[in-house]
Amino acid sequence: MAVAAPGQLNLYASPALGCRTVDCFDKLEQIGEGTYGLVYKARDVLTGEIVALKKIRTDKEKEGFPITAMREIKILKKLHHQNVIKLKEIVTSTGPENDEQGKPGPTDGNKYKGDIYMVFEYMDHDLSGLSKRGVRFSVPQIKCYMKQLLAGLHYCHLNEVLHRDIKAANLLIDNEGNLKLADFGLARSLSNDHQGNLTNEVITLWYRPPEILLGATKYGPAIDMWSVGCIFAELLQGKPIIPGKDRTMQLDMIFKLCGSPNEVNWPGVSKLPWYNNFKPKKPMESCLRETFRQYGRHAVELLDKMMTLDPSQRISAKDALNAEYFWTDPLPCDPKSLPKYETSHEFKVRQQQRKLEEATKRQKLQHSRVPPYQQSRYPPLHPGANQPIHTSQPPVAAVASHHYGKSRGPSGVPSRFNPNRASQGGYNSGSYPPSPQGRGPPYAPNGMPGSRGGGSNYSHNSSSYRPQNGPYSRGSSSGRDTLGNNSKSHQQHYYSKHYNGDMG
Ligand SMILES: Nc1ncnc2c1ncn2[C@@H]1O[C@H](COP(=O)(O)OP(=O)(O)OP(=O)(O)O)[C@@H](O)[C@H]1O
Repeated sequence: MAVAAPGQLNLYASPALGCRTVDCFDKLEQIGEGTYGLVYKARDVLTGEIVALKKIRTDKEKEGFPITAMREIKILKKLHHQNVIKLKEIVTSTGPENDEQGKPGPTDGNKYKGDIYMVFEYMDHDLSGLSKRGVRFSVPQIKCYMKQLLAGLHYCHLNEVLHRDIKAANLLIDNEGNLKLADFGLARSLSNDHQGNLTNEVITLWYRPPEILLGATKYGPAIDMWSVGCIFAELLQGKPIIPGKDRTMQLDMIFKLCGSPNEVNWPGVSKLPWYNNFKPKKPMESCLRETFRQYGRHAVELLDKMMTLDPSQRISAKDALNAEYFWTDPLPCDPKSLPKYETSHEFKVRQQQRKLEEATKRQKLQHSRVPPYQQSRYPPLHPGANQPIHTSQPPVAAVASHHYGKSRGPSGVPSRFNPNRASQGGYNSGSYPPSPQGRGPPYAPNGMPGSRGGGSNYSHNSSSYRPQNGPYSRGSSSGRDTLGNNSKSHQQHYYSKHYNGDMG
């Protein structure tokens, strides 16, 4: 039976969309637990190909197929890029499946509702899983991953798609060193919605930009770039940098790091719905440059541009790709030179951590009366953990030998990122498309806000970003904030993904 050609859904060829059943796959193990349900590693019984199966939960849906799943499928159908996860096909379950406990699956009266699965290319890790294993990356490796993340995101933005949930767990990595953007469940295509409000309930808390935290419902690609800044800083520091517990704490931490917003550094901020509730009592200066000084001038400059409070002044993905950081030594390494790690999905790492904690508790209980010198002989909890496998390279190499992505001209000057180059995206326009929302006047009432990026920012973003004077239509959502990746408050995320009101 034919399978989808690379980059294509098998919508028209046999098997057609939804034609094959999940029986065509052997489920090997669970690798993820998301809002929709579960993600499995599986093998195509016909081809032997390893894939990821993401089960779309329909049992909790009152109105049938979840709108967010529909949106994810629709968006992924139009995105074809080496740094965006490939949706290969959709399959259904043939009969009532047993649930995870082996009990018969959900039914709706006499009407059986089957499950629907999205079939993705399989990736060995997610970035969160790798970091939780304690993997640290060298500068060339960080540059390599960041370039891929920015290339994938630039492609999305060029196609008027906002991801709206960039976080470490949604960045998938394979053992060839490729990084792909995944989980488009919160993504939004702007082409059909030129002027409308967008939901404010987006982006996992730790990666959420200040404009969203302050209640903005008109926003653009800059929201994703804030999250990219958080990822960049996380890669440098080896841990999430703004791990707030709720909206108040998140904003507080942002202001302490990036300075407090005011009408001078962010024209219009005071008109955002929740500005008065959350504005700091006393002005704060940014200490971002100081905090990250050790990573070098170019890294700090780029990070500062990504983590600019005013979204209209925040750097775009395209301009970030042209930043000095990527074009000065040490250069990004070749993805293929990246070490291969033992499979690390956030879910699996958490599962292993839970097991270890339980074992430790059991051990403590069993040996609570053993003299202390005996207890100290217990082996370490993580023997050999966090080490890459099948590689002679250490996880943190000093300087990579490859000069990936650098095509030198006759003068030896590296060619900068060129969005027209097929290898960097396959799209055919170098200029950033105007956002459907961005055709009006700029946000700042007194004209264009000052640009730190030298005119390199999203013009359409600044245009589309308008102050919100409306009521707190959704109320303060601090109680629904997710606690980042670690403790998933699925309630809130589920709400976000399944919110089906006027704003999307
Ligand atoms: N194609 C894939 N290959 C390998 N692992 C994957 C793949 N897709 C998803 N996963 C794993 O499953 C996890 C959850 O997947 P995903 O984020 O797409 O689901 P979700 O229901 O939207 O989750 P969430 O509610 O956390 O946003 C990922 O963090 C990743 O570890």
